[in-house]
Parts: sequence; C-alpha cells; structure tokens
Amino acid sequence: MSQVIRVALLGVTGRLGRAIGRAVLQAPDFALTGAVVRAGSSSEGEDVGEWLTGTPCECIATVALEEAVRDADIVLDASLPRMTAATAERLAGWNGPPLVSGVTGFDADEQVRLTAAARRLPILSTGNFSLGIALAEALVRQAAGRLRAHDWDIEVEETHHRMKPDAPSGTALLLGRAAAEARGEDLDAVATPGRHGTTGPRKPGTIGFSATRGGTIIGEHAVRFLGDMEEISISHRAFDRSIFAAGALEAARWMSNKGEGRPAGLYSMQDVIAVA
Ligand SMILES: NC(=O)C1=CN([C@@H]2O[C@H](COP(=O)(O)OP(=O)(O)OC[C@H]3O[C@@H](n4cnc5c(N)ncnc54)[C@H](OP(=O)(O)O)[C@@H]3O)[C@@H](O)[C@H]2O)C=CC1
Ligand SMILES: O=C(O)C1=N[C@H](C(=O)O)C[C@H](O)C1
Repeated sequence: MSQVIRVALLGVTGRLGRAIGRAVLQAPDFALTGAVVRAGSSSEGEDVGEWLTGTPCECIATVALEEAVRDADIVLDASLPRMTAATAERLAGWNGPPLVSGVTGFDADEQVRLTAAARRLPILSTGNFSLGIALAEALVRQAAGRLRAHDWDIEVEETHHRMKPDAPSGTALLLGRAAAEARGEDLDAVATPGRHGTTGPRKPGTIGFSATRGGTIIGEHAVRFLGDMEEISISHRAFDRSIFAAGALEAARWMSNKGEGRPAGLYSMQDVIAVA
C-alpha cells in the first residue's frame, strides 16, 4: 500500500456515497482512484470530481468493479445490500483490496455471504460510521451489563428521512445487539420488532424497537433504559452526513494500518475507536 490511501467507491451517486466522495477528494491522505455506478447510470464515463466538487480528479465512473478497484488500497462501500454481498464475494475471490462498508438492511442470506467472504478478505462492516455512535454503542454495552436485566426495560428508537428503505436501522440493530450481548442474550431471541394491537404486558427481558420515517432527518437514535420511577437514555443525533464520511475515512485509515493492512476477518467501528 502507498502512503496516500487510494480508494475505490461504490454507490458514489447516493446520499452517503456523495458525502464520502467529497471527503475523500478533500483529504490530503486519500485519493479517489475508482468509482462504481449502476449499469445504465447517466453518470457512467463522467469525471467524479467534476460533478462532486466542480474540480476534475481524473477518476472516471465505471460500471466495472474490476476496473474501479485495480489501483485501490481500500474499497469504500455506500451502495445497497445486494451490491455489497456480491462485491465482497468478488473481492475475496480476486484476493482484492479490503472492503469498508456502511451498508445496512442485509437479509439473512446476504449477511451469511458477507461473513463467509470475511474469511478470505478483511471487511469492516458497520451500520453507522459516526464515531459518536461508536461511543454510544460502548456506553449502551456498559449500561446494559450493569443494570439488572429484569428491572430495566430496553427500548431502541430511531428516526430517519422518508427515503430510507430498511427498518429497524442498522444502527438501531447494532445498539440493540450491544445491549443484548451485554446481558448474555442473542438479539434475535429477545427482539420485539414493533407493536400493534392487543400486545399484552411487556415481556420481561425483551428489547423493543420502533422506527419513524419522515422528512429529511439524517439519523436519530435513542436507547432507553426504563426502570421503576426512573429512566436512563443514551441518544445520538446526526446533523450532517459529513460525520458518516469522516468516520468512513477513519475506518479506512484503521483498515490500511499505515500501509500494513489487516488480516482477513470481520471488523467493526469498535475496532477503530479502540485505538483512536
Ligand atoms: N454506516 C453509515 O454510517 C451509514 C449507512 N447508510 C447506509 O448506506 C446505504 C446507502 O444509503 P443512501 O446513500 O442513503 O442510499 P442511496 O439510495 O442514496 O444510494 C445507494 C447507492 O448505491 C447505488 N447502487 C445500488 N445498487 C447498485 C448496484 N447494483 N450497482 C451499483 N450501484 C448500486 C445507487 O446507485 P443509483 O443512484 O444508480 O441507484 C446509489 O449510488 C444504506 O444501506 C444506508 O442505510 C447511510 C448513511 C450512513
Ligand atoms: O439510511 C440512512 O440514511 C442511514 N442509515 C444508517 C442506519 O441504517 O443506521 C445510519 C444512519 O443512521 C443513516
């Protein structure tokens, strides 16, 4: 790997991809050397710098993954789940560059494929690149581990813009999983995904999720610990997508490990903040 981290970006035309693309172009220790767009995209063949910042960067958008990653040290992924799973498999098959993915909403099959690819490829996958959320996750783990499980009910709430396709958000799931693991539970066994109708009293030990969609809200999360006559809430609000982009670059720096790289495996933002 070179001193400058050379990035191939997937999903560069999307909301997160545009934010990451601009951050890569502005960071002195990064260079954008590849960008993948969907087959038939009107952006194919365009200089990505030109339409992201108004300044050409000689990175031409392509539909060909192999071409986009040819000179890359890291692949940054802001696409959608099917693209992520397929890309991870192809990169693992080529012994290609590590993958840093912020994509959420994987179904069980896509998650299995991503995990299998990580046996051969270093993959950092996170529902949220924000360093603030990484800290919130650690705080949730600590709180859930210390509070007696059946005295404190846990509810995870999230709000996002009207275009978000998946619910609960990837962040809500990672926060819920942190709480469940701290209690020695498997999230799938204790999660209550939503309530409607005559649901009866709350089942002790469950972790509830609720999602609101509307407007242009970038991302709000709260983990509420509801006890008898008291409440603790750990919450986070994203005011701009640039925070995700900044965290994505931090994750890429960690993955690059000063050019040494990391062994194959599945990493998270907890690995990144452990040394930040
Ligand atoms: N980890 C984090 O911090 C964050 C994660 N996210 C997650 O990132 C993902 C993207 O979110 P967002 O940017 O809002 O979504 P968008 O729909 O705005 O962007 C998705 C991007 O993926 C591209 N894409 C989708 N399918 C393919 C394909 N088969 N081949 C090539 N390109 C493809 C789209 O291309 P086209 O424009 O042509 O459709 C677009 O560029 C979501 O999973 C979201 O939850 C979002 C914000 C922060
Ligand atoms: O789709 C989004 O916009 C976001 N998705 C991520 C998630 O699913 O948690 C992160 C962020 O909240 C924005």
